[in-house]
Amino acid sequence: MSEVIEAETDDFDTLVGDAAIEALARDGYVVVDALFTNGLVMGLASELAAMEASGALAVAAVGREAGRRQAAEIRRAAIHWFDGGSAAEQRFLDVAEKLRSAINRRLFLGLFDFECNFIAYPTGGFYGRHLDSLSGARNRVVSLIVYLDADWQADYGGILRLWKTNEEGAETVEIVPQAGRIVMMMSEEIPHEVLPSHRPRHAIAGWWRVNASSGQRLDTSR
Ligand SMILES: O=C(O)CCC(=O)C(=O)O
Ligand SMILES: [Fe+2]
Repeated sequence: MSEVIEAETDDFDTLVGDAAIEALARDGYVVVDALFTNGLVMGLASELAAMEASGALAVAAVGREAGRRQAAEIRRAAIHWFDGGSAAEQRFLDVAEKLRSAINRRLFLGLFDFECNFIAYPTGGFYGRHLDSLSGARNRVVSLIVYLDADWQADYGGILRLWKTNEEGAETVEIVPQAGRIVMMMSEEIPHEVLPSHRPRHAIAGWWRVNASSGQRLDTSR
């Protein structure tokens, strides 16, 4: 990995502002550690564990609207879309909102709203190579991934591999999904995959979107 930026908690204007967002603009992705407090990461992890235990997660699909399908050969994971209904979700959304305004302030992307889901990969779970922005619809612009598993070791698998560009032969970067680590990337530019995980693996993935509504057609989330 080229660079992991160590943030101080909630330090958006200095570290995240100047280093991480610049790296995101320059490289198309950035890895930031310690932006979220341990307490928040643990709160989100235990909320996801409770959802798993109560059967609240749904098998993850790929694609959107007409192209949407469950494709076990591409992705094996279960998800739950945020409803903002818990204190941990609210705190997460507050951090995401600060990031959104910091990114807009520096990169003028006009990020407009945010959608996100909890993801639980079972043992053997994975997500094949993909781009997060779907079929050229310029709606998902920046992706945010946050990892929730404490003490993750590289030999547990579940590595996030990303390609520095969407061109043939592009260099790859491998990111260990450590608790509290976040990855931001340009949704239309950075292909990525989750390698098979040898343990249950937990994350949150979210996307800042621009308002792609046109005419009478409302651009709904998901
Ligand atoms: O779990 C991860 O590391 C990445 C998830 C992802 O790429 C996605 O949900 O689009
Ligand atoms: Fe993705």
